[in-house]
Amino acid sequence: MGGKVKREKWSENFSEWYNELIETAGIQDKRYPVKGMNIWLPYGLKIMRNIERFIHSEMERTGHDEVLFPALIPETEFQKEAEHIKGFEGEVYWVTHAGLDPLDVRLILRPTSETAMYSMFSLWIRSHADLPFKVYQIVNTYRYETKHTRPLIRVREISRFFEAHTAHDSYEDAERQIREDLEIFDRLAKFLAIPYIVSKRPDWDKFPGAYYSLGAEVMMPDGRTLQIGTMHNYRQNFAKAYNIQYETEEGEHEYVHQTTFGMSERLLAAVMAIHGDDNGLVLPPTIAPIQVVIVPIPKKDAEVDVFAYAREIAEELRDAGIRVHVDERDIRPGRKYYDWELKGVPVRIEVGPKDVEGGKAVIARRDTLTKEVVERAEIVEAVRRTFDEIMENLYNRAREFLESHIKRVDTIEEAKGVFENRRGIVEIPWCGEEECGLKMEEELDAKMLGIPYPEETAKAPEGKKCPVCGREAKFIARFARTY
Ligand SMILES: Nc1ncnc2c1ncn2[C@@H]1O[C@H](COS(=O)(=O)NC(=O)[C@@H](N)CS)[C@@H](O)[C@H]1O
Ligand SMILES: [Zn+2]
Repeated sequence: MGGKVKREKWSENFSEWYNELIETAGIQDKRYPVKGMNIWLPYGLKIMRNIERFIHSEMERTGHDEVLFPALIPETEFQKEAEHIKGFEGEVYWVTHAGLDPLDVRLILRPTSETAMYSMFSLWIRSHADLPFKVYQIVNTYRYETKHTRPLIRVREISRFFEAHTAHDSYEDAERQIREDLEIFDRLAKFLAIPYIVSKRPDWDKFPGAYYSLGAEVMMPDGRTLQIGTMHNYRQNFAKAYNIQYETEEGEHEYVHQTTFGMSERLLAAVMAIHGDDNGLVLPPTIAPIQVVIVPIPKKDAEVDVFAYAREIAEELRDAGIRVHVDERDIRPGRKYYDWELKGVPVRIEVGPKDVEGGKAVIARRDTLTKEVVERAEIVEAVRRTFDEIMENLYNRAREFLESHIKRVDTIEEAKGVFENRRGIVEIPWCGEEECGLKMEEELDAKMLGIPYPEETAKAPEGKKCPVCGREAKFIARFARTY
């Protein structure tokens, strides 16, 4: 990387730090000749695959079947749900020709797959015995984002778009699914050592076609929030538009209730941003392509063979299921440290002649940059313990940052003060009326994330007043500058 960006200075340099790291850590190459579409490089893709592997295992665990739909959707299908169209008409890419011939029915590249899937749901779902119906896919989707694009965060080809689509026999069972999605998301967040908050979006900002939307937000180093997951309850909106009915046990016909759950490569952006430091990536051991890198430190005219010693340790770690690499390049150890710290390898083991003689090894942690000497004989347990310590430290450090960036206020002035000096999330009383919510967005030049979820936690304390209209505040509303 260029000049080292000190962690504490991230708020001014975060964007520059992030854009440089995408390239220097080997995550993506941004030089592809289509704006907002980047190339996954081997190291970045390995990390993303490790994240996806966890998502696939969660889908397995919760009875979702993986499907794979075409990327092209006929305009006739896209047109069926009015609100959904309205929400996406400015964002879809059109395919209008094939070869030299104009298409009689224009096609869109999927921005998300409701309008691709739901005519098939209508054919597949016939009886209550088919419910709950739960499918998902991880595919590329396309959105003509007009705001500032940014690698992994706001792209026009969302190349690792996770979308789960479910159908249920009742609103209550759809609500159960939303709770299951939140549990899945919580296990994934723990796997990534990332704390988050869930807010119920205001009606003016819910997903097009949804009855309500939940957003999971993380706090980025510059005090802006990033939405890394969404869950939507569609009730019967799409079922009526796509005629998705099932025969009840009493022989009646009912429209299904539906939900969706979406995430993307933003998950990797959050890991990079939240855990990274001025030396580069800091990867949680759960998703690091290389969990341990061993650096042999040979000394001139030393009898012992540090390379053989290093390889033995590597073998033992590999046999214990740990992803390990021995760096035998003929360059200075310091250069090796720099390279692997930049790539966020969580644990480095250094072995010199003295360690061979004494049956020791030095374990260096990437998150705290501290070292400890351990017995060669206990290397597997020592590495596993270090992984646990790193996961706990990364999570606690990030939770402390998130919590210190959530401020409860009573007035617009106080809220403005928060955004002026270090941003973050503001929680402010709200009467629940749209015009007051929109007024506060305008006054604060910030987005309303919504109200805390579940709703029991969203109630305003007794006697609080809406700072816009002065009426009794029903809720606490959250505002933030967002990505
Ligand atoms: N332009 C984008 N670049 C990267 N990730 C994005 C982009 N747009 C949305 N996402 C991610 O994709 C997730 C799902 O997108 S969404 O619009 O909120 N929801 C849907 O599309 C629903 N059909 C659920 S799959 C979001 O939570 C966000 O994390
Ligand atoms: Zn009000």
